[in-house]
Amino acid sequence: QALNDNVSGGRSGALSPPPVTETSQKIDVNPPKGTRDFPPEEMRLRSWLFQNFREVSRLFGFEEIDFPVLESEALFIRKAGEEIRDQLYSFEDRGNRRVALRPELTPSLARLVIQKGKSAPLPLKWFAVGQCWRYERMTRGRRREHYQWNMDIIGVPEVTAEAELISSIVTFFKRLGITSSDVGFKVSSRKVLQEVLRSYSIPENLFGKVCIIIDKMEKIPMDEIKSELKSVGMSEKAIEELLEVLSVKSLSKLEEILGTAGDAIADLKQLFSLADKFGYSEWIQFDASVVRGLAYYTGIVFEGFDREGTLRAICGGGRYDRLLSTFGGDDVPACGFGFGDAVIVELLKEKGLLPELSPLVENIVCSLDQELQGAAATVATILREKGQSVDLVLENKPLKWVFKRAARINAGRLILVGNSEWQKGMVRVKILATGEQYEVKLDQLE
Ligand SMILES: OCc1cccc(Br)n1
Repeated sequence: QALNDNVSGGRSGALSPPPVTETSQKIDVNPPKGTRDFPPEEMRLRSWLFQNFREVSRLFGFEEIDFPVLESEALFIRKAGEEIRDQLYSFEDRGNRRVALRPELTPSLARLVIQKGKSAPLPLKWFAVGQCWRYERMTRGRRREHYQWNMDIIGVPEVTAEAELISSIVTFFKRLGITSSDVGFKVSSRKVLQEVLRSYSIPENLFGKVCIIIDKMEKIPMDEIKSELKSVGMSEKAIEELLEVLSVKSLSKLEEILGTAGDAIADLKQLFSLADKFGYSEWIQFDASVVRGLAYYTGIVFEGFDREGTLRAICGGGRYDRLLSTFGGDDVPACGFGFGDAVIVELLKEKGLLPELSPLVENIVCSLDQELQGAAATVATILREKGQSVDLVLENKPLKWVFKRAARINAGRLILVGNSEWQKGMVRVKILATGEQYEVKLDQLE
């Protein structure tokens, strides 16, 4: 109960309870716009999803990390015109600091890697599951928060790192019963863009901006894309060639256009070869139009999509070799992905793959009269110390009520503490699935 410092009477230091109004104005019991509550049923699904995130991370030898949901705003201020910047949930705190609710996890990870420095020997394989925020005008009724699973490999320049990350997501999909007929990964490399821009001597510092504009293809009309590209200084010819390259869907065609000199082709060829070795070739396809909407990607980028094309991207990631150095850290190669908790649930619903998750408690314990309430507590404690879950009935309730509650919480056994049994140091056990019941000595209850 927060101490109320604007007390009636006005004497400093004297505290009196806040005046109780006659008719309290009912508060809005819904969560803030764009956010969700997780009552038990929804929480069981979320916990199941997160348990799968964590199990796959464990299978791949990743260590879990976490950081504050509140970060310095400076971590997310990039000048490439990203949507994530426009929707930053930021404010000035009481210490006049500019802070923000994180819109993604990667900058926090980069901050932590730099902070740890040599005390965290490379390579690092870290994962996190955390809530991310954006302040979006509710016109589109979209969410303002979601939970993201992130896996990142820090300190590995080779494409084996990206191949490993995609393998972890394939493993996750397979665990949930999702197949390569349901989803796929569009894979490309920002080095493709870079090589085209270089051939038109577009300055490097415009690279991020161009990527963000390209990422808006399919979301805004093509002539707007072209005018935005013109506004950052690209010629008509450069724009035409860039858009032609971005329409390429095969590596061999791309090789014809770019030649074999640059890294883009080599990286992508290596990735597809590794995909074969990992056993997920049928899950990935080259698609030059994939750039992703974050400015800091520098190499391979990928995104998971549903083949029916009804949903937004399921997940996405890529290489970001420059991010740490832009925060003043050493030049450390890095790659990672983000996997949101919302689109995947829509996909599972569509595929009929949502799990049946009912509440489960092994025992419900109740006393049959008031003076045995203490005895019931003793029985509950004995069972709990044996590692058994117990719902202890905390009030004197009729048996009909107890049976109803037992069914609702899906209890396995009903333990009845009654006078005649208790006098003999016994309790009555009823197996609720079969109806079988028996008396048992307390010290033999298990
Ligand atoms: O995927 C972008 C994003 C970031 C924060 C919150 C939400 Br909802 N969505």
